[in-house]
Amino acid sequence: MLRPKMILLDLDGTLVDSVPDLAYCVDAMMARLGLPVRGEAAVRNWVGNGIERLVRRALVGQLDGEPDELDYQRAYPIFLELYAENTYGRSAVYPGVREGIDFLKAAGYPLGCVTNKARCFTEPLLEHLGLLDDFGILVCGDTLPRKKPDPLPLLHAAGHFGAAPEDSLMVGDSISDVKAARAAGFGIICTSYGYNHGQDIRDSNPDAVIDSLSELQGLLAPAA
Ligand SMILES: O=C(O)COP(=O)(O)O
Ligand SMILES: [Mg+2]
Repeated sequence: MLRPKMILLDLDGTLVDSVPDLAYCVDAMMARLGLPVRGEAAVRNWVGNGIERLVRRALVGQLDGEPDELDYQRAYPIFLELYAENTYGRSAVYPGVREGIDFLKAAGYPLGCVTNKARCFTEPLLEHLGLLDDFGILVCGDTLPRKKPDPLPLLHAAGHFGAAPEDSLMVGDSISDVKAARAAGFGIICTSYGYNHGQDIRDSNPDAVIDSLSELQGLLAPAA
């Protein structure tokens, strides 16, 4: 049984299936620019490194590579405008999330949410889904100078709770969460159902892989 002092949860692909809104906005942006739409399956593989990267990936039509800078400068404000109006209407909390969070809170764990999504979208999304009040700290993609896979957001949250890295656990869905957790000296548990750029998250060797946050009950002892 793991016995951390505090736990951080990723947002997209861990708590919330946000791709339907993100894909809607990507395709509406592409249509407005007179460019080909990309579809939800493609967008699913492009989420996890913040909205700037998502827009760049949409423009080039693949995970890697850089679009023409002028195209990006035209596209990015359009995406921001669209996502501000379509932040949560099509998104849903994954099954087992409420149960998992309720278990963690009842077990006495301080909780934080660490996401690469910008704060202006993170807060309304969590609020709408009834999750905002569950977290003692929210570290978003634009809170600090560097985002995941850099360890800084995780270490910042650990400092907030006064927890040592070796007493800290990250729960996420992507290789960025695994890399950030390993670099920070945290434990890392991953969801099998999230977004990991089309790769099996097991290939990144997290400490455990779960199919639902409700499974945390079998892995974690009450907080120390
Ligand atoms: O890519 C994003 O915008 C957010 O992704 P994350 O919540 O999984 O960090
Ligand atoms: Mg994620």
